[in-house]
Amino acid sequence: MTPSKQPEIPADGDSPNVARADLSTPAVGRLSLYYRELHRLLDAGQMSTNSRDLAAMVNVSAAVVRRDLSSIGSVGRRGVGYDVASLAHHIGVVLGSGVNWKAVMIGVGYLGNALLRYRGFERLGFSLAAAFDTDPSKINRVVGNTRILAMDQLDPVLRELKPELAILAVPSEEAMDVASRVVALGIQGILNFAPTTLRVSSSVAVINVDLASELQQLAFRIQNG
Ligand SMILES: NC(=O)c1ccc[n+]([C@@H]2O[C@H](COP(=O)([O-])OP(=O)(O)OC[C@H]3O[C@@H](n4cnc5c(N)ncnc54)[C@H](O)[C@@H]3O)[C@@H](O)[C@H]2O)c1
Repeated sequence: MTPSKQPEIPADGDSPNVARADLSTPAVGRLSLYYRELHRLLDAGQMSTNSRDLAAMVNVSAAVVRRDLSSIGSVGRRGVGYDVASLAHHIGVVLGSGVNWKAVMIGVGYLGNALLRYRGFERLGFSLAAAFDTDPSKINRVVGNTRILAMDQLDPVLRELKPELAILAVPSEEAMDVASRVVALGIQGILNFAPTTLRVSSSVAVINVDLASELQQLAFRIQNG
């Protein structure tokens, strides 16, 4: 372990000393990566780390790590660094992973199937409470641990389960209708895989995932050195 140049004083307590709305989207993304790497360290039995090693794990500078962590009130101790468990816990609280989030999946084709089988969501506090599809041949099948229900069950099931999040993996031409329906049923956040722009109330958080666009950006970077 290498001491960092700045004093690193461990944060105490579970209440992140941060105005969460002030965190930029890239900073939230980096916190999520630190969180993932800290859990990897915990699994490997490592108890402490420092900003330089964390920086190398997520490919940013140590100064960025220190700035990100101090912005949530976590400061490491010179020569000691950060306690891995308490830092992971602290970031988890900031990112909302201490809360159990209920999500529903809409559309269980190739992508929905793969996501329902992924076990990594639960660890971060996300449970896939139900899945929905319009294809009658899929109804009542269980994928991962989640049963696929018909879309005409959407209203009663969402009213009962009260999930906060919806993951949309439907064809793009269906996505807007589906989004409007889930928002009307109280969904507060949408992870949208359909390659289309969703127009929903600004009070609903929408994150678009577009791997094709990421590939395009990757190609651009390679092409432009
Ligand atoms: N973001 C990404 O990186 C990425 C990658 C792959 C696919 N996609 C997109 O994700 C979506 C799903 O892709 P896929 O390959 O799984 O497609 P797919 O055709 O295999 O699956 C779509 C599923 O949605 C269901 N469906 C259709 N209309 C519906 C509706 N109104 N309500 C509920 N279910 C409905 C279908 O029955 C089907 O099971 C597409 O929009 C695709 O373009 C995005």
